Amino acid sequence: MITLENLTKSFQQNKGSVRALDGVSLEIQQAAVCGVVGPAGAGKTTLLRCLGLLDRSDGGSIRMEGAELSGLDGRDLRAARRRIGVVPQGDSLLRQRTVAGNVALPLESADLSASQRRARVAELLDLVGLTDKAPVYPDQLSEGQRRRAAVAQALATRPSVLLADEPTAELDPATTDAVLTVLDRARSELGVTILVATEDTAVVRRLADDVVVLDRGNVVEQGKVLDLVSEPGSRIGSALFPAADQGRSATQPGRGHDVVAEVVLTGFAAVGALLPEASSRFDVELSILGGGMTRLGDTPVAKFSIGLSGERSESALKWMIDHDAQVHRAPARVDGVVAA
Ligand SMILES: Nc1ncnc2c1ncn2[C@@H]1O[C@H](COP(=O)(O)OP(=O)(O)OP(=O)(O)O)[C@@H](O)[C@H]1O
Repeated sequence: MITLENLTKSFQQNKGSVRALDGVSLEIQQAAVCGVVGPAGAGKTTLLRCLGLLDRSDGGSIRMEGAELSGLDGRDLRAARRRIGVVPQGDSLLRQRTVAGNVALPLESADLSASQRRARVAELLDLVGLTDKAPVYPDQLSEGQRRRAAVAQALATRPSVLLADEPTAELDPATTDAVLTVLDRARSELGVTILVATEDTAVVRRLADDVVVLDRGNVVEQGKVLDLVSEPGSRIGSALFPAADQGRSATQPGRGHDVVAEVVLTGFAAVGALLPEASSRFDVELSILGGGMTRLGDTPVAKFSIGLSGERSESALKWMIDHDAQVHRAPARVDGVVAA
């Protein structure tokens, strides 16, 4: 587990001091993927650089499996850095080295024989699907292949944590998918804990168990992605469901509906069957007023605004809640007007 407590970091700029991290506290479980999201300048890169022990924080604590890492120096710092792989933003491979040579780079100071080193590089190239590119130079690779090679390099020392800074920035969807597949494999096959800084909600949707939203150096939201999607007012929850948001006006009670609510359904069975079953079981008319479906990792999730009409509408809603639907009622209606 990684625990950050009250991490602070400021930079001096011409216009004065900028607080890039303003007391960031987080907990990330072993082998989880945590998306670090937020607008440009929010502090994502600074957070990853401090956690990767590439920059020193001004204050606060970084603990990994109980051991304090902030404030380390010399040999201890170098040893701690080997436990944390970093995929920096943009191009990080050396042009004059082959792909295999780049992946082997972090192993040069490791206590490994030449054959152990070759075996490690081969294993990592296999993991990222670049075995046939071992003798090739970075300029001969596509952008997506270069990013995957950078992931292999970051995993060379068998770190328990991998930090990836905007690994899919400016990639097309198919290439993004290939890079995310590699990160997912690193988590599932190597048990690596991953923090991925991104402005791309597709990365969170596809990969993240947890998410942290940063804004001007502050954590403004954090939690499990599956919990945040059903939390009213969650910024990341809304960002993951653009379709549901477009239907938001439809969550206001409309004429002819006895009950209007926003319902979040998780899992194949719920998404496929819960609404029609509630409707038939309680003999209520159920209209979908807005919303949409998405996939979070392998889990289908739907967020719908629904209107229910019929005497047993309240019972139908209660039954949905009893069957693990997350339900948020629209404000009560007063003479056809939404109450404040
Ligand atoms: N080396 C530095 N020197 C001065 N200011 C810096 C430095 N690094 C970051 N900052 C400032 O710290 C703040 C946070 O920057 P950071 O790069 O961590 O944000 P970010 O969320 O990663 O944004 P981006 O997506 O643009 O990289 C910004 O105001 C930035 O200008």
